[in-house]
Amino acid sequence: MTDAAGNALAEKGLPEMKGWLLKWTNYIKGYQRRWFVLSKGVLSYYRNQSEINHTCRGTISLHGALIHTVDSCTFVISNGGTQTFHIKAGTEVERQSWVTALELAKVKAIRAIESEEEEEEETAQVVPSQEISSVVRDLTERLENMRTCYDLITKHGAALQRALNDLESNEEESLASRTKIVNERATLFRITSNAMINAGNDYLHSAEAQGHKWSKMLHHEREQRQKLEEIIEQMAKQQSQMEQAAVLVRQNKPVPPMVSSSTTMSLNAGGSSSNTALTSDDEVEFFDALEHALPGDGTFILKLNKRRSSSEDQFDGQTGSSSESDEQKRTIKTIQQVCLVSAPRVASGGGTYVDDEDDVDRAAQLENSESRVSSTRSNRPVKVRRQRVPDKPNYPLSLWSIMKNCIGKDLSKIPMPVNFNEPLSMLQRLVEDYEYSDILDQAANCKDACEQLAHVAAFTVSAYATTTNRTGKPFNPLLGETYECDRMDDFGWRCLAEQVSHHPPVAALHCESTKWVCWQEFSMTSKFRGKYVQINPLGGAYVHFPNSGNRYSWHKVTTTVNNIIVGRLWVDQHGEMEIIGSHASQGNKCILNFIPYSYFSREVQRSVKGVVMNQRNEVKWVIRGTWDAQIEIAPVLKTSGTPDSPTYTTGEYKVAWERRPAPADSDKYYNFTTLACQLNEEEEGVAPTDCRRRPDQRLMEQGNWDESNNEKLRLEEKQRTVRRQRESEAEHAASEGRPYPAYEPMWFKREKEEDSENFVHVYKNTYWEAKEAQDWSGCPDIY
Ligand SMILES: CC(C)CCC[C@@H](C)[C@H]1CC[C@H]2[C@@H]3CC=C4C[C@@H](O)CC[C@]4(C)[C@H]3CC[C@]12C
Repeated sequence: MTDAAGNALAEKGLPEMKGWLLKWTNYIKGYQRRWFVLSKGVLSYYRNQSEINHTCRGTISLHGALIHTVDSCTFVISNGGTQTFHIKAGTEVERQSWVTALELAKVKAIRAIESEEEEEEETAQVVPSQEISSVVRDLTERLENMRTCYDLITKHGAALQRALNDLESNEEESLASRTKIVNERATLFRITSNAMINAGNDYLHSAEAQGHKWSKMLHHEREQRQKLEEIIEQMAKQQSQMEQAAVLVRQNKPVPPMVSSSTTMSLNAGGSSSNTALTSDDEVEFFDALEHALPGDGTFILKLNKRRSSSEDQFDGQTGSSSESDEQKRTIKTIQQVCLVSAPRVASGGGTYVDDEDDVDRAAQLENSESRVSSTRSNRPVKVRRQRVPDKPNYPLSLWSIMKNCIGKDLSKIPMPVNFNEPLSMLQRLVEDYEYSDILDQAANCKDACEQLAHVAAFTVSAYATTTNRTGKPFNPLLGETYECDRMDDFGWRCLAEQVSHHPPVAALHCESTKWVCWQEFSMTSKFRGKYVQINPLGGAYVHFPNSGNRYSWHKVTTTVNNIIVGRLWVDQHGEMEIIGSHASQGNKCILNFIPYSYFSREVQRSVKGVVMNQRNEVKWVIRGTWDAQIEIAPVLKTSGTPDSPTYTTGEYKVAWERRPAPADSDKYYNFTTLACQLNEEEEGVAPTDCRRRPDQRLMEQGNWDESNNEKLRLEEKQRTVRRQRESEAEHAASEGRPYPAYEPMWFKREKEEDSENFVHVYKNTYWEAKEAQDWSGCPDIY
């Protein structure tokens, strides 16, 4: 937040507070005493008071912060993703007064920012204030002149009146002198009247001139804006033509097979995903390497940037504002290592993979998605589900026309009609991550933890398959909205999701099967940059295998939606994903790189490459493929070469994930998979907050977009009213020093993760029992 905005917030009466508190640093240093300052809607801390003016050690903006009390003296504040402070106060009273002040600051910060946004919109069309004041001054002066004239006219008018009366009645003076007085006064009256007319004309002229000037300026500005819009559109069109031309050029010159089977990988895990893009340097190196080193037998090069262990920096990747983590970042060593991975044609037979008897036959699975249904899953009969949703109606509307006034904004702040939606809520969309849950079933059977991790990697990649041609925007869930998806009968898992926070919007999800449990927290930031929207997902995803006790966590990569202005919308996935083992699989990790789409690269597009490493940082498995089609994995059989430039010889690659073909005609219904079609199918007995009951979404699915748009506005307004109510209650309570209970989700509870200072929403394990009993007491009324 800028200083100016900060000051504006301070003026709006934000609470201020400072004092010593204990802040958790890490397991070596434990709690450390820090000087905390709450000011201008931001909580900052320093080593001591003398640092205040120069060295801030970390900050959290209260707008969108989550505040939680842990025990009588401890509380945690986080911004929902990148920053978490674990804080201990001296006494319970002290803790409460901090929590109260922070809650109050949060409410005010949200309100201040919202009203700023409104003001911004209002003032956007207004002229510079200096000009206005000079115009106003000028007009006031002229008005003042008119008033003076009026006073004089009244005065002279009265005098003339008196003189006229005297003309008739006053016999004392001669008629001649009386007439003279009348004449004199009449002249004065005429003069002042003339002056009045002149002043009036002056006023009119200058008002007219100003009005003319303003309308000319307005016209000019409008023209300018239109021109800029045209230029942007033109540029977008040219770029898309160039891109198409580039593709053609590539097709005219067929790429030699040796080159196409070779790939470069840049695993520069610098923390932020933006630096994973292939630079021209990378490409130069790539072609050099080809000439000098490649035997041309399915060999590929990995470029690894070796650095400190990833678990240490897991949570400071995007902090930016904390100088403590900046210090740490500087210590990252980036030693580059070029490794050759070669796959001999002869199968190695070195794997430890065990096939499970009740695993589904892959080939059959591909032919018919229905054959995924396995009778051994549960003793319940398999439910008959619908195979498709109604076709998407064709009501054309230009996306650019809606979005062009919102460049730079967060996607969630752009009011969009349902015309650009798909008939699913984000909660349902997240459940599609489990479309290829059979990979997890296989992973659960792996005896070797590194091999298991390679399968988990294939699973995380499979979640992106649906994004290839799905460009509809899922509905933003309302606070308290839930979604249950019970696929025990056919896929062997059931899942519950809930929108657990509104500021920032966070969804929590829990999915259980007999062999694994998955959970995730999902939130995102997004920026609309004109030609494209970039989406940065926040929150962790986890899988736990109860049999082995192995657990893995990862973060999602960046999604970009391109061609907002012109052409077909298309989605790209890019960035680095680290899958980190914990508990029984502590120390193992997998690094996956989603390589950004490039029209000027000769490589396979949408490719994903990675390696699995064991506790000793030895590369054990290699992963390759694309996120829209398939992932192959191979074990490393032999490591040779020098430590700085090792060569890994791999065994045969096996397919760990292959995408199922899209159902016929799915292009008519939002490019949904069969699973996607079934997500919003009406079902008896689900919670009253379940997305399936959301009226706007249902209307949209049925093609009644006008009614759906109306309902959407109504629901959003209803949610806003409830939120305002809560905010004013919180404020009231805070001003009286009373604690005000934070919003509590229905089916999840925020808890500290074991072995970390992170907080996650943990499933309370009460949903399915409540469903059994049809006891929905406590569910909010959100529709
Ligand atoms: C209409 C335009 C302007 C915007 C449309 C944006 C849509 C296509 C974007 C917005 C948020 C995106 C989602 C963000 C996060 C995830 C989780 C991941 O595990 C699978 C992909 C998935 C589910 C993305 C799919 C594409 C997505 C739904």
